[in-house]
Amino acid sequence: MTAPLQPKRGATLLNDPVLNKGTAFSAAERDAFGLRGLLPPRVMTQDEQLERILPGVRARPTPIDQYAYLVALHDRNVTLFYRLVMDNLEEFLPVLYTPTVGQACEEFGRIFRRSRGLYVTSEDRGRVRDVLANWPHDDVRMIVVTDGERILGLGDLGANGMGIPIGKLTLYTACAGVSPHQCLPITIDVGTDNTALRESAAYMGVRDPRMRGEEYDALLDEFVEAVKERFPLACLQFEDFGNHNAFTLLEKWRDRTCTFNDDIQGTASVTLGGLLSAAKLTGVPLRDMRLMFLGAGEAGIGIGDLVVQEMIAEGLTELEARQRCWFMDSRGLVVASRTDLAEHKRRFAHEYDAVASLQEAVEQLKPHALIGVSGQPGTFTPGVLTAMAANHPRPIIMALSNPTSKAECTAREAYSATDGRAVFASGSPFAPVTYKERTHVPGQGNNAYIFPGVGLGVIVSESSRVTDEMFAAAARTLAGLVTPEDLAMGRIYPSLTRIREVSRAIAIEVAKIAFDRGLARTARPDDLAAAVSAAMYEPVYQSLI
Ligand SMILES: O=C([O-])CC(=O)C(=O)O
Ligand SMILES: [Mg+2]
Repeated sequence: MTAPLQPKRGATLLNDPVLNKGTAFSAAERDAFGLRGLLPPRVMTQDEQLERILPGVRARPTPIDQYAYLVALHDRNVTLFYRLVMDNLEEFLPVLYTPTVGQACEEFGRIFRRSRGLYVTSEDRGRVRDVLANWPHDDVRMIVVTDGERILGLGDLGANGMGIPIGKLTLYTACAGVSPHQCLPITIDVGTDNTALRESAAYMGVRDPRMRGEEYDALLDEFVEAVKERFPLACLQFEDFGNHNAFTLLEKWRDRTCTFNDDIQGTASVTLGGLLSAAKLTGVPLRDMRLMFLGAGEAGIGIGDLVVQEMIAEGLTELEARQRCWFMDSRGLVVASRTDLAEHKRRFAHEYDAVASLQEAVEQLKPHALIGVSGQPGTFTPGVLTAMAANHPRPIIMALSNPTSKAECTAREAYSATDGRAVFASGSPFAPVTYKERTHVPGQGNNAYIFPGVGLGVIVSESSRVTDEMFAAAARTLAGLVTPEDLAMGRIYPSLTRIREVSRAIAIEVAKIAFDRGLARTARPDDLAAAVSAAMYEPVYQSLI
C-alpha cells in the first residue's frame, strides 16, 4: 500500500471545502490527519449530518436567508452541500436558481462572504491570460461567463451578475453531475450603466460606465482566446449578456470554439421541447402551429430560429415556417415596413399592416401559442388571455421571463382567464393552481432542463463545438420524457425531481451527435450510456485513507 496522496492536515484540511467532511471524518482519518480534538467527538454519517442541517435551512425565514445559509454550507463542505441540494432539488432549485438568485444578485454586496469564480475586468486588457492562470484547477470543462448587462429580466447588475454563473454551474453539478472542480464561473466586469448600483457603498465592481465598442470587442476576443489556451477542453457558455453582444459573440465564435449562448439556444431548446409536448395535449402538431412572441430579443429570436428548423424537419419550407412565427416588440408587431428593426429581427418581419397592441395582434393572427420573453410583467393581460382562449380550445401560454416578478402573467391568471383551458408554462416556478375544483400543475419552461445535459454530453465526448442539432435533439429528448400523467396534470415538462434522468438522456443524445459528426476529441466508448453515467459526480465522501 502506498501512502495516501493527501498532503493537507489539521485545520488546513478542515478549511478546504472540497476535502472537508466535518463530523464525518472517521476515527482513523482523525488520527491520520491530525484532526483529533478539532471536531466534536461523535463521528456522523452523511445522512446524520443532513438530518442535523436540514431543519436549520428550512427554519430560515426567507428564501434569500436560505440562499445565504446554503452558500455558507458550500463554502465549508462542498460534498454535503450537493448531497443536500440533490436530495431536495424541487425545494432548493428555486433558492439557488430563479427566482431567488435574482435577488441574490441584487443584494450581492450584502450576501458576499468568500469569493467564488474569476473576475476579468476592463483593466485586464493585455493580461487576461495571467488572470486565467491564477485559477487553481487545470481540468476546467464548463465555464459560464456573464458581463452582467442583462441579468435575468432585471437588467444591468454589473459585477453583481456573478450570482448567475455560480447558480448555473451549481445546476451543472446538481442536475447533470458535472464535477464541481471542473466548473468555473466568470464575470467580465466592464463597468455598469446602473448608476445607483455603481455609486452604492456595497458595490464591489468596477465603478465606471460600461466599456463598449471596439475596446469591449477586443477584451472579449482576448478572453475567448485565453480560455482556449488555458482550458482547451472547456465549453464556454455565455449567459445574460445584452442583446447586441449576445448575438454578435455567438455568431463570431460558434464555429470557431466550443461555445453556446444559453439565453438564445438553451431557452430555444426548452421552449421547443415544451411546444412538442403541448402538441400532444392540443392535437395540433408543431408544423401547424402559429406562434406569437412577445419580445424579440435573445430568447424570442433563438426560439424562432430553432422552431423554424424543426418545422422544416416536419415538412415545411423555410418560408412557410417563418410565416408561422410572429413577433411583437416594444414598438408593435414586427412587420416588413418597419425601418427600426435590429438585424436579428428582420428575418421574422412579414408583409403585414402595423399593429400596436398585443391583444389586437392576437385577435387578428389567432396564434396557437403565446410566448412571453419580454421581461415585462403583466403584459399577458386578461384581455390578451381571453382572446387566446376565444380562438383555440387549448391555448398554449408560456410566460418565460425571469424571475417570477417579471413573468408576463401568473399561472392563476392564465388558468382563470381561459376557464382552465390554458396549457401554461413559466420560466420561474409557480405552485399548482386549483381552479373550479381542478388542480393544474404548471410546467417550468426553464433552460435548466437543457444546459446541464448538453454540457455533460459535450464533456463526455470532448466535443469541439456545440451545434443547433444538439439543441434540437435535446428538445426532442426532453419532450419524449414527458409522461401521460404529466400531461394529464397540464404539465408539458417532466417533474423537476427527474432532472438528473433528463440531463443524462440529453447528454447521451448530444454525445452521439458529437461522435457522429466528427466533433468528438476522444474515442467513442463502446457503451455511451454507461460512459455518461460513469462521468456523473456523486456527492459521497471519499475515504482519505
Ligand atoms: O436563469 C434562468 O432562470 C433562465 C435564464 O437563462 C434567464 O432568464 O436569463
Ligand atoms: Mg440567462
